[in-house]
Amino acid sequence: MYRREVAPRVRRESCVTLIVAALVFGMFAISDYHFVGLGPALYLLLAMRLVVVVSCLVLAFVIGRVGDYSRRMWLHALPLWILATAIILIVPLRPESLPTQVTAVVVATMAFYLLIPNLLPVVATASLYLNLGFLAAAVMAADTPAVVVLRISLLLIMTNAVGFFALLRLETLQRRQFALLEEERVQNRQLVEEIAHRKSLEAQLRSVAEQDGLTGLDARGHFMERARELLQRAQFDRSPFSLFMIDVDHFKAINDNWGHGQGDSVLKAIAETCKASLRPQDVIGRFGGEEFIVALPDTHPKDAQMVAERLQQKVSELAVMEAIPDHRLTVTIGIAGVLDEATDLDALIHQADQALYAGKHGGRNRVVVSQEVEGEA
Ligand SMILES: Nc1nc2c(ncn2[C@@H]2O[C@H](COP(=O)(O)OP(=O)(O)OP(=O)(O)O)[C@@H](O)[C@H]2O)c(=O)[nH]1
Repeated sequence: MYRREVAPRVRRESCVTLIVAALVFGMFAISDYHFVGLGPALYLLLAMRLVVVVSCLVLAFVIGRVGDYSRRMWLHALPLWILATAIILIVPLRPESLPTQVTAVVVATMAFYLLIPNLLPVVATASLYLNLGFLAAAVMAADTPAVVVLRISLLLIMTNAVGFFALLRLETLQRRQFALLEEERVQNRQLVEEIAHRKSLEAQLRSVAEQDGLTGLDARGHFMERARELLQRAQFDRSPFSLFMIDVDHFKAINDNWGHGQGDSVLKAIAETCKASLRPQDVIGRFGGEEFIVALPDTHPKDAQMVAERLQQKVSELAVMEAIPDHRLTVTIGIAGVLDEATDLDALIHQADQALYAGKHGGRNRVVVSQEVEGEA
């Protein structure tokens, strides 16, 4: 994962490093001129530098495009080996400049370690090749005394040790940092999932608390909250407000004769009828077993009576009747309306309940308007 994450950065950095290295290597042509003057040796050196610069620039371009270092490590190793070979070749071509060459090898070795990121094995092998090759060239082509070779070797060993451990430490730190970041990412992902899970649980709980499981209508508590708000707004606006209670007649008989499953279907069908025949702004709730309650804002009790009668008619025509033949499905509805600003929801429900009770006693299958509302009229 770490390799995948840093791959684009490695590609970019390797590309830039190579371009800079190629240009710096090319610039040393000035020093060639200073050491060897005009002549075949200079032309040879210039030709070699040109080949190296062009190859490095081409490789920088290729690495920048397709230099995925976890799959094409050799592509990153190749320019280092070309540069190393060129530096080694300068010794036989310019043997008198050995002290300058030593400095160049030390700088190149450090540059390999510090500027080529995340490729410790590649860099270490290329450095080893550069250093051993340089020492061999110093012995064979520059006639260097043994004690000087020993001193150069010690210097190069030290350079390699410093470069190697610096890069090792850098890589370890980067990997640790990446591991911590990854851990944090995983925790954040888990946290996001946990929050989403809790939110969905909360929504489920809210829906369970607010909705009646069988009919999908507002549960009693939620209905009371919404109806209370509507009533307060109506009283504030001095607009009419009605409420009716609907009770299924002889519902026990349906349960007893056709089973509770059938009873449930009847309740669901009545709830659907209510939803379909009332306005969106009306609030419908399931008040108890086979009892429904409806709050009708902006509705005078006389209009509520018409709405209730229409609803009563629709219930009697319900298709569910086919499943319960010989049973006449009817409802009794008690209506209450706002009388004054002091009327509260509980008082309204009590009035509607009394009207409903009167309807039941009067023979059921009827719509009864509360006496208080009738008296007021
Ligand atoms: N299937 C079903 N039955 C329910 C549910 N809640 C309440 N009941 C039943 O509804 C019946 C109501 O019976 P009663 O209160 O005697 O009323 P009724 O038979 O409708 O008679 P009246 O209201 O006087 O016309 C009871 O048998 C309850 O068990 C429910 O969710 N599903």
